[in-house]
Amino acid sequence: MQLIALTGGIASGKSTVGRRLAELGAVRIDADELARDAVAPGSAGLARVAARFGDHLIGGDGSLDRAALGEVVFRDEAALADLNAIVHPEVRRLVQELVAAAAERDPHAVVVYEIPLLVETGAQSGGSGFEWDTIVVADAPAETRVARMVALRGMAEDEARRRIANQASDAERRAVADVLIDTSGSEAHTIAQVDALWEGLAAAS
Ligand SMILES: CC(C)(COP(=O)(O)OP(=O)(O)OC[C@H]1O[C@@H](n2cnc3c(N)ncnc32)[C@H](O)[C@@H]1O)[C@@H](O)C(=O)NCCC(=O)NCCS
Ligand SMILES: Nc1ncnc2c1ncn2[C@@H]1O[C@H](COP(=O)(O)OP(=O)(O)OP(=O)(O)O)[C@@H](O)[C@H]1O
Repeated sequence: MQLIALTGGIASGKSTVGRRLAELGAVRIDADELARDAVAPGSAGLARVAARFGDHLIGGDGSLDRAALGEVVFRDEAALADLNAIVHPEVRRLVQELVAAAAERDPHAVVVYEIPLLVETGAQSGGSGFEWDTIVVADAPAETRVARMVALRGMAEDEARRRIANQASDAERRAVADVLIDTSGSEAHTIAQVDALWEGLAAAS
């Protein structure tokens, strides 16, 4: 098995890179998706979020109002730390299960773990219990990412900037990169770099 970490700042294009790698044959695991599973309706995680942040964040259908919680935590460091302490252990447990299952299904699998907070959680250097064969960083300037969040996701500009402020810097991510994908241009330019990366990975296995 080859274990690839894929990281990048918010709206850098990680998912675009991850989805292309999956099309080419990788097993893709998405930390954002696992973080949503950790607070699914009826879960112990969601009960802990409600106990810490209030029942008003749970809708009539039992699901979490993610936008409202985001508004709270990205402007309050202590609140974000509390949320991370609820969600991250469950994400770690789930990813360990999924990686083990992928390795069992196919010992030659290329597993890509898409993890926005690789640097922030110290996971770049084995803090997660994983040894990465390759760390891939999707890299686009913060201003480009703010513009994408506003234009493509309808996010308010100040909310977009708060999210970026709660993440590692571009320089910190670049410092851990084995492979840098420039995601500031066209999507076709991003995809072409991913295809070249995949050829290199296939040659290495
Ligand atoms: C605050 C929440 C509810 C907002 O939900 P929302 O649907 O608006 O955003 P989503 O989860 O899709 O995340 C989008 C992006 O925000 C950034 N982000 C999310 N959580 C964090 C965080 N704790 N710290 C810094 N950036 C974060 C990442 O770039 C992520 O890709 C949600 O992000 C959350 O539960 N975060 C805590 C868990 C976490 O750390 N998730 C990230 C991967 S483990
Ligand atoms: N060159 C490019 N590479 C990747 N995505 C691009 C590019 N140009 C524009 N985009 C757009 O930017 C957005 C990036 O979103 P994507 O979900 O891939 O990023 P992400 O890093 O996974 O975001 P998040 O951190 O919020 O999960 C998409 O809407 C994508 O279509």
